[in-house]
Amino acid sequence: MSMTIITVEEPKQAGQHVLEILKEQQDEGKLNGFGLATGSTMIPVYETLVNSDISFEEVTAFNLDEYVGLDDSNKNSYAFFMQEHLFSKKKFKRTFIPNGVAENLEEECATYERRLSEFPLDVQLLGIGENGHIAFNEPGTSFDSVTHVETLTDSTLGVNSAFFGNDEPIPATALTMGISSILAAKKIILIALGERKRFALERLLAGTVTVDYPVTALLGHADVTVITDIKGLNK
Ligand SMILES: N[C@@H]1[C@@H](O)[C@H](O)[C@@H](COP(=O)(O)O)O[C@@H]1O
Repeated sequence: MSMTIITVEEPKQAGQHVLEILKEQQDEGKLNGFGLATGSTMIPVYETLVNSDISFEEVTAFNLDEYVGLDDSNKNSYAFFMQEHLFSKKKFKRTFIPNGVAENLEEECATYERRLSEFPLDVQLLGIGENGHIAFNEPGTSFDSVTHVETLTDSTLGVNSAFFGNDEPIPATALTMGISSILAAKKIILIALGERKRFALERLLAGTVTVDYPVTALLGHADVTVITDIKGLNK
């Protein structure tokens, strides 16, 4: 395991570090497959990428997850989020997001996983849930999991519903890349900003691997960079 921790003074500096890493990867020809995340943490990161000269025209992107039942015209969907914050502003070669309105969700997951193996991820961007989830892999999810349908916990429903507009109820299930699909990425960049992420990040830094905190699966990965603005972390 190799984990690099970058501590930033201001949350907006996180995007600058991501940009530098991506450029380095690209110079070495190692940004063909790029895994993308959603959530409020990623908004300024994508803004930095959009305002830079980096090109994604040769990049195939995969998003981590999507709510079941929301299509790309729904403002609360991750497909809409990606269009709004990145895809409408930077051209990619291909972009994939799990289809939350697929007729057969199991089949959708299997297809997604197959596509991932066709276009292996060089870099995976990751946020973190307050309960230690990564993508939508909730506590208890097997580290061997691949793309699947996940039932969201009350904690996640509570936190994420605050971001839901239009008084729409938050779906109780989501499609998500599994933990093993995430760990297959050659390089992982985890961004944890704000005090509300302290508990989850400290579970990772504590160094004990447990399915109770899915983020601790990263302890088994060879190349993880953590970008955080949280000071005085207990390890
Ligand atoms: N499925 C996403 C996660 O991939 C993301 O890491 C998390 C954090 O979101 P935020 O950046 O808004 O804190 O939100 C959702 O649950």
